[in-house]
Amino acid sequence: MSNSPKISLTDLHKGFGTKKVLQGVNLDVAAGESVAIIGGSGTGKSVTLKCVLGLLTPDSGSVKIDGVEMVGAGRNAQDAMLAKTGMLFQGAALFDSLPVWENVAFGLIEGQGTDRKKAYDIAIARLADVGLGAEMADMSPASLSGGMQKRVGLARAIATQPEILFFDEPTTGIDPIMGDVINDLIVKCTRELGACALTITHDMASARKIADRIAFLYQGKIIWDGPVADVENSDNPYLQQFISGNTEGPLDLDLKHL
Ligand SMILES: Nc1ncnc2c1ncn2[C@@H]1O[C@H](COP(=O)(O)OP(=O)(O)OP(=O)(O)O)[C@@H](O)[C@H]1O
Repeated sequence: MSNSPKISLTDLHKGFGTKKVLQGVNLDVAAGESVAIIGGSGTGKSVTLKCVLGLLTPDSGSVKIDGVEMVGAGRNAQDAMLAKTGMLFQGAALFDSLPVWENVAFGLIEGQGTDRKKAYDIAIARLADVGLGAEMADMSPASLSGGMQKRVGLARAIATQPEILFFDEPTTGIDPIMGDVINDLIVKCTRELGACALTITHDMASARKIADRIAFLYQGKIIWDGPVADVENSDNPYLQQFISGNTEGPLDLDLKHL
């Protein structure tokens, strides 16, 4: 079991009505590895992540976490899986009704039954990890900038010291400089935890910085998968067009045929 990938997706299919979105996704993420799934809008990155998290049920295929099958698994197996994961949501998804520290400590208090005083101290330490001072602790998330909210979301994601981290479009909605700060913090926090990370993004700069490996999702399949350093020299014309942002190329041709 210990040699199993932390995350293993095998021949994952998911459609909605007649629309086939995932058409045989295969991807393994090893312990300590950081993988980014990249792809254009509507290619199924979010659907893939939702299948991994159990928020959507695949039509067929397998999702294994630490070698344990999650598709069709009961509540206990799902809860055990979620207990070892942390997630940074696209819009940070903080509770405005709770102060910053309680957002960070939410999984500790509600999920692990940590007492509030201890959870507060941990929250302050995690806020420090993402460059935020204790003076933020009692503020309302609604009063923070988008970049600050992302930092709080990251502090929450790492609060329970998870083995697996999920990052959903971590740089969406913030300016490029703040995006880079978030990328650096993600790398630092993931390394410090020794966690494995799965990121979905269409931001190549973010993917390059965060990930060891890139998986390119196109027409329902991972059509290229390799180390970040190999992306530039890949001979895959779809990937090349995606990373260069050219409007002309095979991706464009496919669009014209829709
Ligand atoms: N619950 C749903 N019901 C019907 N169709 C859905 C549902 N969820 C996703 N889809 C469709 O699946 C396709 C893939 O969506 P998805 O959100 O995974 O794309 P994405 O790659 O994450 O794109 P983006 O970068 O724009 O967020 C889209 O065509 C979307 O409309």
